[in-house]
Amino acid sequence: MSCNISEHKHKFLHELPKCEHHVHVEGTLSPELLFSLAKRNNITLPDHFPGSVELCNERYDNFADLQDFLDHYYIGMSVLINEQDFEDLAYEYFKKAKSDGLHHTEVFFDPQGHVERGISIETVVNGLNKACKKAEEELKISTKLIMCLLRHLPVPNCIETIKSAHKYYNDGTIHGLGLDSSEKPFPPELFESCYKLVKENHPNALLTAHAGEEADPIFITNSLDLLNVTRIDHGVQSHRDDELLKRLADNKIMLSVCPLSNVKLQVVNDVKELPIRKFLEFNVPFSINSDDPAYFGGYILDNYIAIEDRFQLTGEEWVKIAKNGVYGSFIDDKRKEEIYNAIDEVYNKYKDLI
Ligand code: HPA
Ligand SMILES: [Zn+2]
Repeated sequence: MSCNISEHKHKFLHELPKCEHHVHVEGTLSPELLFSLAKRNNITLPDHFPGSVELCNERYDNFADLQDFLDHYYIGMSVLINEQDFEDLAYEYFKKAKSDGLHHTEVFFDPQGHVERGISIETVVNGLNKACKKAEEELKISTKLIMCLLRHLPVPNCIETIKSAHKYYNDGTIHGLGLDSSEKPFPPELFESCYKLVKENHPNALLTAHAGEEADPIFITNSLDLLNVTRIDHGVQSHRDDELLKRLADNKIMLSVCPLSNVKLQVVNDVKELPIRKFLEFNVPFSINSDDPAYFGGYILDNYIAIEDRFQLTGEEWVKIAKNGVYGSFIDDKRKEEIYNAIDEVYNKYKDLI
């Protein structure tokens, strides 16, 4: 806990009901689980990969940028082989996030990162879905799976991936489409046909895309115009374009912001450089998320605390952020109402103390 935050404010932030919209399940693979799965599955990691938990943690403090992280991340996920591995991975994340005050989460996964290594999409989705069901029953959190396309792979490969996932959109196992991996060399316009294919076949699917993490605000505008997304992942570069900020606010396009990720991948030098005040001033809805918590030094609560530590938000501002996260979630009105009420309850408990 940061020394700048009072004990009551810390407790308030801990208990504040949270919705997470930007977490890659492969990015929840802790070094401990990584090495234990490597052993269980007889996987030999390449020589240049850090050989111990300690060396991994050292490496995670020194990512030069997004690409440097991704080069490591794709090797890390190579230890995931069986359905049980995917279930264990996701369930560990659900338990940890629940203990941080999470009520709802929308989880990204990268099927191509596994299919490329000979693991079937069935293995991946069945394992993740088992963890989702168990989390809903045992932890009482709501969950949605969002399949991401790897933008560094050829479009025909992305189209094949979508076709192989049709059945999971149809039976309600997969709820949305996202776009991740190396941003700058692979602009959103390359993926128009992919988003069109999902929209035509699954009109109710949530469409989102990473945009404006490292690249210019035009990547955000083009994601909205050409991919028809209704949410933007990261989107922090939008602060450079006031017209875009107005558009995001007017259309209630939520940004899924990931503060500790932005520091670890050197998008900013410090959380205090993030345009949080500008987003609040322009009424741009945003949620606060962990991205790849096992790699970036913090789960959802750590990200909330990092923002509080740098910006000292009021209780009302926190309630607004939490409620915007509920509003922007891919859940029905009844579930939204439950979480809104839970937020009010926590606020009423702490409002005279924070
Ligand atoms: O922050 C990210 N950006 C792009 N791709 C990713 N894949 C995992 N995390 C990220
Ligand atoms: Zn991400």
